[in-house]
Amino acid sequence: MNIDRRLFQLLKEERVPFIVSIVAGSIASVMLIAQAFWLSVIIDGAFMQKKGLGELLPFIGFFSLFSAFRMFFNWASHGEANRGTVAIRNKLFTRLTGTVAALGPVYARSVQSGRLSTTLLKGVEALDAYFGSYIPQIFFALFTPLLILAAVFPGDWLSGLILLISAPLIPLFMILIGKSASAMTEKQWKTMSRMSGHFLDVLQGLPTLKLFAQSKSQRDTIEEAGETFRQATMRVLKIAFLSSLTLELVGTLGTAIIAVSIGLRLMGGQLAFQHALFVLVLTPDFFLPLRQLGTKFHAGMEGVSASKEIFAILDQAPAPHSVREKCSINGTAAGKGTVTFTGVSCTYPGSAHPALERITADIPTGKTTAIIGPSGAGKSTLVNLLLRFQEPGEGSITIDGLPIHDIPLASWHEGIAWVPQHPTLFNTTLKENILLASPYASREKLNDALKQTGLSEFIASLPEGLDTMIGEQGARLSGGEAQRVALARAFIKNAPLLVLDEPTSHTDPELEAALRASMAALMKGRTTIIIAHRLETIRSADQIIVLNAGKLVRCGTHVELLAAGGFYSDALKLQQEKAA
Ligand SMILES: Nc1ncnc2c1ncn2[C@@H]1O[C@H](COP(=O)(O)OP(=O)(O)OP(=O)(O)O)[C@@H](O)[C@H]1O
Repeated sequence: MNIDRRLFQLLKEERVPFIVSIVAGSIASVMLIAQAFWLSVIIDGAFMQKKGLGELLPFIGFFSLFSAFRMFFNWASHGEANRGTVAIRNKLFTRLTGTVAALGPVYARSVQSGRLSTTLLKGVEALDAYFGSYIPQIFFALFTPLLILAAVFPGDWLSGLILLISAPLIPLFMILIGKSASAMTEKQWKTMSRMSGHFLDVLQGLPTLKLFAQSKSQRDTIEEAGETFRQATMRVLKIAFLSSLTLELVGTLGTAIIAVSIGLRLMGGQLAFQHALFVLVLTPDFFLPLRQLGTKFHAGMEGVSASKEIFAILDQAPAPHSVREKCSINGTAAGKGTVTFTGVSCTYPGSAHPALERITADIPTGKTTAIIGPSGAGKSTLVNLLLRFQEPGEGSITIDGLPIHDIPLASWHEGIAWVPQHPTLFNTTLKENILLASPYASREKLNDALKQTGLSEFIASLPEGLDTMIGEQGARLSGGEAQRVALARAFIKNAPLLVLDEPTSHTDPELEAALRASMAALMKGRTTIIIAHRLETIRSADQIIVLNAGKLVRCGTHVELLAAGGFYSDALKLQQEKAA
């Protein structure tokens, strides 16, 4: 009955609150029978046996007591189910974000961010109804009717028989209707996550789309996606309403048949009034949990559909590396030894060609290595491998002979400061953005970083200084200011290995010179790997790695490469001509 194996595994991990919820709900069902019994006794006493209030008072007391107990156990049952659901939700969210983090930025960039965030947030939330309502209801839909049957049968076997015959009709209809509902809910979920992914893409690319006069066509595409989603939702709702109608019908018909049969037997004197009333009061409650199962089934279905995307992400989690204890204690860290690439190849998932092929090179300690090559040569891929955002398909990367993958990822990253071309900035204050890597850095360290990157004057000109909110992706900063923030982060981190992607986008010579001066100060005394674009940077590097179409073409100093001729000297000549 639609219990996904892996969802059930999650349930098992958090079983205690759910067991408590089911036990409390079952006690509430027993209280329901006691409540019905005392209600029938009170009404029978008052109207058939004409008892006075004094005589009825103890029965009213029992009735009130069981009503209060029932309310309490129902409340406890819901509370515990919610507690279990929140625990599962937190666990799943942590696992998902952990997996996405382990898969790294290369994975995050390869999927639609809107779709990913829908799965991370809405998908996990959609499981609430599955765990909090649907799963406990499966148990109540079995237990409560059986309990009522056991209470009804001894005094009125005919009503018991009618209930017994009509009850299986509800699950039967549910299974029949549920089969098509499950396919439709899945389609509805997929349409929604595709739509949110597309919507976010359009929002992020709005300036580009406007510039290319494509905003109208994108609006049409969104409208189309919205219409598909509306239709899918309407189909799911239609099925849900049809299912509710059928279940109501079976419940109402069952209750009506029992009422008629009881009425006839009451008139014939074959049934005591009190027992007849007891059965009549209980009959709607016999069908209620079954009908509720039908309703909750549809709410839970969305969670099951969402879980498929959730598990698809979790399944991609990279296998944990066997981390040798000695590595973390022998002090090996990024930048504190020579990094050696040996026969490293790397192919992106879904790509037919390797982005890097059999790369063998050394990155010496304390020196600057420039990586150059045309667009698509594999420069970023090489850096991604070093940053361990990606795994090499073949070959090995070692530091002083030790595979870097044997070093705990967090320790490896601790030794690296990374300044990408387009730094990620968060919608918080300038100060928090700069102190990202070292939130408790001293005031002197911060001031020094601001001075080294030329941010001091800029910050002094802001009314709120370091507490200025910079907007999403640093929307309130210029490209140059954003790069200075990224450099300031690296100054504060003070890591032994520096990885830089030289900015290409600045034509302002003054700004360029200032940024280069900051970079030079940052590179001093550190092992530096720089994806270099400017002649000056390339020329001053201790070693230059030339990549082309994923292959290492040459490796050496500027003078050596010039003397060797070929790609490097051709490219250099071209740049010099351009500059002239
Ligand atoms: N996530 C990805 N999925 C599939 N292929 C990719 C991915 N990222 C890069 N590639 C491919 O790998 C190859 C190397 O890309 P890479 O980004 O490393 O080049 P690059 O030298 O840094 O280029 P650029 O200077 O333009 O940034 C290219 O052919 C590119 O199309």
